[in-house]
Amino acid sequence: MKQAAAAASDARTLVGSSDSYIFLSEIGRGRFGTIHRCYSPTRDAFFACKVINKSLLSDPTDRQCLTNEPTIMSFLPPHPHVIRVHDSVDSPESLSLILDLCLPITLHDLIVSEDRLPEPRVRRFMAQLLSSIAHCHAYGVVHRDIKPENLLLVRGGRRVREDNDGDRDYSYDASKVGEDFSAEEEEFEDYGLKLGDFGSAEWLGEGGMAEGVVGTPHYVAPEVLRGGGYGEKVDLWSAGVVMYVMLAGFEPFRGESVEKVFEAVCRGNLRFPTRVFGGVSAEAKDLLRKMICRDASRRLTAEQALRHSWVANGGGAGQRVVN
Ligand SMILES: Nc1ncnc2c1ncn2[C@@H]1O[C@H](COP(=O)(O)OP(=O)(O)OP(=O)(O)O)[C@@H](O)[C@H]1O
Repeated sequence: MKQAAAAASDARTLVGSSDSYIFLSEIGRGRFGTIHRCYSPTRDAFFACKVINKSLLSDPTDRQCLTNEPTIMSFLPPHPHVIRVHDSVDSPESLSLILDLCLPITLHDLIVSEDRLPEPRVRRFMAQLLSSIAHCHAYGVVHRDIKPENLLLVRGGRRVREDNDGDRDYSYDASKVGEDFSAEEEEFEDYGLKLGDFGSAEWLGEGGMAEGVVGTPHYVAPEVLRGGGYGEKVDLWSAGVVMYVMLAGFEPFRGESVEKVFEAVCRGNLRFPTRVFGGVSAEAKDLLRKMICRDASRRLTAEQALRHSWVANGGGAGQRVVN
């Protein structure tokens, strides 16, 4: 690791509040800035540095997103499936955030490349997503923009060898997602995911309500579109839509224009075409109905969804994997 960083020693260095970081290659671009891979010599570790160019933030909503993201992310205690802000540097021109380094692909890229995902894999991703949402809600934070583009992928969790009797017997440790592997461990065969982009998030506290039409058309909950106050359950609706998209390869509520999509969302008429859902279990469809439920008071909470039999009997963190 150190040689790679030394080779780039003439590269730009960012001095943060707790460390300094050497900029390496660019790994992505958003509307307001760039993401670089960077290296901390003191910690001998790689991070992602998101540099937001303040001159590109023309309207008040964009400026609000800029302040929201670091404030809310720094407030949340670390969680294995939530992108963590390790450091930040604010200047009149830009805001730089030092984040967990993920792979430069999102769940959206994975769904596009694989068309749709097999049910056991969807179950594993949903266990991770629901546990990240439960964590945010436990601290009074509603994300408001859960969608595959905001779910970054990391190398799989690791499988820790549990016995030495020659059997391949492992336990899946979700807390180790994205870390390096030691000789006693083997890489889990799938990706892990991390929830990012807290630009639309809001701190509600206990039982508080949010307002305003925030989110992404295909994923937004009907109560957001109806106007008035809404609570943290909007994230469960969006997570249900993410689950549907992983299984089907398309969104449950569609239309030729944004207005038509909104109308379909408000009708909330959930269908399971046999062509794609014929092979999907009744339990998975039951969970989808309980998450993509128009009546927010009857919709499951993140904790209840984690305890649903489809998630709890096989896909959750701490799951035992036996080959
Ligand atoms: N922590 C990270 N680790 C690795 N790659 C990342 C990380 N954050 C972002 N990226 C990559 O950079 C791309 C751009 O991310 P960024 O958050 O700036 O923009 P965006 O959310 O895609 O767009 P916008 O900010 O315009 O809504 C992502 O699609 C991803 O490929």
